[in-house]
Amino acid sequence: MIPVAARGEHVWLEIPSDSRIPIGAVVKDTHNGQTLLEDDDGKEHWISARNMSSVHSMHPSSAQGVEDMIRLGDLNEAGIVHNLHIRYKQNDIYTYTGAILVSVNPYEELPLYHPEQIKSYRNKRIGQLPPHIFALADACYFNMQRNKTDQCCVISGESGAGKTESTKLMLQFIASSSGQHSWIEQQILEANPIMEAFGNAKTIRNDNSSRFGKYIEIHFSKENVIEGARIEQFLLEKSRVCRQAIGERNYHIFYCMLLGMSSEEKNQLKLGKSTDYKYLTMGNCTDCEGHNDASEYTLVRSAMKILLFSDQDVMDIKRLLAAMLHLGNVDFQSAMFGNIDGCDVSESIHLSTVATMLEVNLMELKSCLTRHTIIVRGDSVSKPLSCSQAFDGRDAFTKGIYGRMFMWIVNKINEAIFTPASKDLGTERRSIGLLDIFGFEHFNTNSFEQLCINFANEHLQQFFVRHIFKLEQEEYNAEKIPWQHIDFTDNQRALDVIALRPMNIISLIDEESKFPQGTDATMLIKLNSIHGKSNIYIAPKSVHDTKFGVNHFAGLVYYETEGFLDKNRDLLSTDLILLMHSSTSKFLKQIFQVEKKSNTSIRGIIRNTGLNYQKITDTNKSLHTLGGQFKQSLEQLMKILGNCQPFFVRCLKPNEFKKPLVFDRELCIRQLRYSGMMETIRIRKAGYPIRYSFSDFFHRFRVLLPLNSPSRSKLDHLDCCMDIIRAVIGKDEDWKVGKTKLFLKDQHDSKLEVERDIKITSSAILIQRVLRGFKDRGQYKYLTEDLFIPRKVTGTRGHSLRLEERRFFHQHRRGFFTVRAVRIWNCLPEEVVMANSVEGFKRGLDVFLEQNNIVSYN
Ligand SMILES: Nc1ncnc2c1ncn2[C@@H]1O[C@H](COP(=O)(O)OP(=O)(O)OP(=O)(O)O)[C@@H](O)[C@H]1O
Repeated sequence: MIPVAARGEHVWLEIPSDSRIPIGAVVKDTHNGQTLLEDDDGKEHWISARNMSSVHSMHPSSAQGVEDMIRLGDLNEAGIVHNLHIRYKQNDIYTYTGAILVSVNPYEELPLYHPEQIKSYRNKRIGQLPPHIFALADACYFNMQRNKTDQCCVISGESGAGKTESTKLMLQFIASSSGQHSWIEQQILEANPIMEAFGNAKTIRNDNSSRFGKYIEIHFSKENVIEGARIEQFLLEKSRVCRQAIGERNYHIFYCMLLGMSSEEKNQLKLGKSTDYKYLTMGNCTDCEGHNDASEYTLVRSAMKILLFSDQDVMDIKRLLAAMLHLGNVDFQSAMFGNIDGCDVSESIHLSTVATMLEVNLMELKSCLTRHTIIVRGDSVSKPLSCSQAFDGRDAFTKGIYGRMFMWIVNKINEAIFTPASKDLGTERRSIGLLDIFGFEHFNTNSFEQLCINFANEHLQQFFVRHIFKLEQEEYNAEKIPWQHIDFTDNQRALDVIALRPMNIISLIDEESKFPQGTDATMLIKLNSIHGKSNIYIAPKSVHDTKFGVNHFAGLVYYETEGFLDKNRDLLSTDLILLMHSSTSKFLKQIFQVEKKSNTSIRGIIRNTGLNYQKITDTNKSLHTLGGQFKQSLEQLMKILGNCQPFFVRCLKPNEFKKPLVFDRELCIRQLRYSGMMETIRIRKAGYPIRYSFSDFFHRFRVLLPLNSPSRSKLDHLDCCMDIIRAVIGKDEDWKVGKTKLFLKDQHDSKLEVERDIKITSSAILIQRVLRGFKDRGQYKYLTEDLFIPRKVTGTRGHSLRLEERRFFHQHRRGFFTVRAVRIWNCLPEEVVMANSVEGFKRGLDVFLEQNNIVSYN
C-alpha cells in the first residue's frame, strides 16, 4: 500500500476481475483526501484514503515499459501484461523474453515491414534494434552460419493470434537473406498464395484462418544461399468443404474461382455464382471483408505458373473443384426397393455434371451414391442406402476428393521447390524450419479434430518445456553452476496418457477403429477401463454421458465421442474408390493412388480379379487411421525439431473483435498463463541460455582478446576466454564458468557479437585500405617511374615488393600488419580486394580465411 501518491506516479490498482491481477494506473489528481487514478484501460477510479490499501507502488521499469521482459522490476503477471499493454498502445507489438519473441496482433497494417526495415535488421544482434520478427529471423540465419546447426522457429498461439502472418514475415526476411533475388526464393514465396487459397478460410475468429498446420523447411548451401525448401502439411480440416458454421466460409479457392474465372470458363464447367451452391452457403456468408476474391484468383493462377503447374494441372484442379460444388447440390429422396427402404437421386443436372467432371460413368456414379456393397460369406451384395446414409456418403466423397487434392497440390509445390542434398554437400547442408501450427482449441463442443490439435500442442509444449526448463536446469547441475531450481508445469504426464505410454488414448481409439464391431460407445468403455483412475483422463459422469475429458496443460477439455471412430477411420466406401479408379481422368486416378504397397495391391486386384470387394475393403482398412498418421507425422516432426536449435514466437490475440488498439487483459492473461510465459520469464531472467565450450568461445571471439592480455602468449583457452569476457562484458556481470563451458545471458552474447563485428570491420577496413594503397601506389609508380614494382603483383615475392612493404612500414608504423596484408593480397582475388563495400570485402576475406583455416584477423 502507498499512503499518498503524487500526481503522475505509476501504481498498481487491485480491481475485481476473473484473473484477480492488479491493473497498472497513473495518478491523475488528489482532492480532499481522494486520489483519482486512470487505469491502463483508460477507466477512472476515485480512491478514498481508506481504500488506498488496494493501491501499490510500481517499479520504474514497469512504468515506462521494457523491450525485454527479463528486465522487468515487477516480475509477476501484472507486470508482464501491463508491459505488453502499454507497448501495444504505442504500436510496439513485439517484446522479447530473452530470445523468445512475444507478438501481439495489431489488427492493422503498421509501417514495420518495408524493405528498408529488412535491410536495417540484417546482420544485427538481438537487442541492437527494437524487438521485431525480423530480428528473430536474422538470429536464425546468423546462428545457422555461426554454429553450423539447423535452426527452427516454433510459432504458436490461438487462432487469429498472428502465426501465419509471422511465418510469412520470417519467410520474407529469410528468403532475401542471401541478398540475391533468385528464382527459387521467388518460388518459395509464391507457395503461400496457393496454400492459403486451398487451405485457408474465413472463420468466426479469423478471416484468413489456416485450417491445416505446416512446417516449412528452407535449405541452405555451404555458402548459406537458399537452394530449396520443403513444406509439410498436417491435418487439413476436411469437414469444412461440406459444412461451415454460421458466419464462416468454405475454403477461399471456391469463391475466388467463381469470381475470378471468365464466363467462358464458367460455362465450360457449368458454374454459376457462389450463392448457387449448398457447400458454399452453409455459413450464410459468401463474402469476406478485406478479401478480394477475384484478384486473389489472379494471384493464385500466377503463383501456380511460377510453381510449374501445367495448364492441364490447373484444368484438372478446376474440374475437381467444379465437381465438388455440383456434388454438394446432388439431392436424395426416399424410395422403396421391393420392401427395402432406400433412396434415389433427385432429378437435376448436377449429377450428370459431376459424372462429366470426374470422367466416370453416370449410372455407376449414381449407384455408388445410393447403394453400397457388402460382403456376405465371401459374396458381394449390393444394398440400398437410406437418405441420410447417402448424404453422409456424398459428403465423405467430397471430403475424400478435397483432402487428396490438397495433398497433391502440396506435393506439386514441393516438386518445384525441393532439391535433394547433393552427396558432396553431405552433412553441410543447413536448414531453417518454420512451424506454423494450429493453437490449442477449446470450443463448446470438441470432437476428434480438437483432440488431435490439442495433442499436437501438448507435444509442442513439451518441446518448449524440455528446451527451456528441463535441459537447461540439468545442464547447470552437470556443470556445477550454482542454481536455485525453478518450478515449472511439466506436461509430460498428459502427453504420456494421450499418446506415449502403452494403451494411450490415441492408440485405444485407433485399435477400436480397426475393430469391425467397434463403436464410439465401446471405445469409451475401453478408455474408461484403462484410464478411469488417472487424473489426466476424466471419465464421463454417467453411463449416458458420451463425453470424456482431458486435463491439458492449457486447461480441461471435454470431447464429444459421437463420430470419433468414423472420423479416425476416415474411410471412403470401397465402391467410390473403385469408381475413381475407373475414371478416364489421369489426375483423379493419381490423387486416389494410396500408399505404394496398398496402391499396387489395388491395381493388382482390379487387373487380376476384377472387382474384388473383399480385398479392396481389406486394403482400405489396412491403411493408417487419421489419428495414427497424424501421430506418426507429429513424432517425425518432433524428431526434426529436436535436432535444431529452437526459437519461439508466442503470438497473442489482444481481443476477440479483430480490432486494432483494443487490449482485453483477461484474454491476454489467459493466453500468457497457458503458454507458461510467467515461468519462462523467471527462468530466462535467472538462467544463462547461451553456452559455449571454452574452445568454441575462444575461436569465435579471439579477436577481442586484449593486446596486453598475459594469456595471449600461453594461448590457454580458458584463460583467454576469461580475459575476453572480463574485458568485453565486465567481471561484475552475471556470467558463469562451468566445468567445460561458459554460461552467458542473451544480452552478453549480443554484446560480444557486436564488439566482434566492430573489431573485424575496422580491421577489414584497414586491410583493404592498405591493400588498395599498395596496389595504387604500384600502379602509379609503374606508370610514372617504371621502377621495380612488379607488373603482376599476384604471387610475386620479389625484391621490389619487400621495398614497398618497408616503405609502408615507415608510413604507417604498422609493419606487422602490412606484411600480413601483403601476404593476404597475394592470395586474395582482385574482385575481393577492390570490393566496393566493406561488407563485400569482409565476405571475400571470410571465405579466404576459412579456406586457409585462419581463425582470426589478429
Ligand atoms: N503483424 C501483423 N500486422 C498486421 N496485421 C496482422 C499481423 N498479424 C496478424 N494480423 C492480422 O490478423 C489476422 C490473423 O492473423 P493470422 O492469420 O496470422 O492468425 P493465425 O494465428 O495464423 O490464425 P489461424 O490459426 O486461424 O490460422 C491476419 O489476417 C491479419 O489481418
